Amino acid sequence: MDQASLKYGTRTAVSDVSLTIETGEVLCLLGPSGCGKSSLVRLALGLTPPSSGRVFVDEREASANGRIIVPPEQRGLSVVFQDLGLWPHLSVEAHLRFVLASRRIARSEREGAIERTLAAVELLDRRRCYPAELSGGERQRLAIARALVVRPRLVLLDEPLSNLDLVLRRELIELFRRLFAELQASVLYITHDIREAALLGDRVAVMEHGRLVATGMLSELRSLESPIVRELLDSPAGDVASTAP
Ligand SMILES: Nc1ncnc2c1ncn2[C@@H]1O[C@H](COP(=O)(O)OP(=O)(O)OP(=O)(O)O)[C@@H](O)[C@H]1O
Repeated sequence: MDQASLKYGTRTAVSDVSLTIETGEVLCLLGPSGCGKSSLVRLALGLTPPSSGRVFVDEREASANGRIIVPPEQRGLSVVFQDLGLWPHLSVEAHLRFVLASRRIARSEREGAIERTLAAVELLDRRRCYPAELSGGERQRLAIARALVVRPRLVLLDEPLSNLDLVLRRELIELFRRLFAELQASVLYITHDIREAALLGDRVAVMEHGRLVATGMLSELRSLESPIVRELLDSPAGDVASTAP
């Protein structure tokens, strides 16, 4: 993303952001509510074009200056939104089958991909269940399975744990750590929780009022004087952090 900005009318949600996610890295985007994190996700996905600036996918210009060049379905990206967006009328395995078919993955490869992905998120024995029959953690695992089954180049997770209780968050953070380590893909993980960023991110980018104010390893950010970075770093260390090895 190169000098990308996004305005809603006169309100600037993303302001002049330049950011690159390296292959295989987990980049955590951290910032307070309303700072523009979800808007940045919309830009990356191609749901909305930047008002100015450019967005690249695999070094190819994907949108620029108010124009979408590569539509969302051709970007090779997957997303998990906070509200998951599961389909109530589809079983667990049907969720995966549906996205594989819509991405035109060969029929011969589909069942193997479903099997492998459900095994990775420990949902094999729930494959015939519908979302209403799943626990909160299982629903979350289905959402991540649906995102991963198509082997995306980049997975975007927009505050995936923010509605969950502490025990479930701990469990899922462990699962995410394992999945991210096995993934060939890059990950953009959006959160307003520094503890999640510390546990999951190879690198952290901090956003405030639509701007990127710092990018680097968490240890590097600790030496910065930026008030918002200080505020995030000084937020009370919660129990989630105690799951760190
Ligand atoms: N469709 C919209 N129309 C007008 N303003 C919007 C729209 N979507 C977001 N905004 C505004 O843009 C700014 C950034 O919003 P955004 O949702 O990207 O922030 P966020 O960091 O993801 O917030 P949160 O953590 O609360 O989800 C906010 O001031 C918000 O009110």
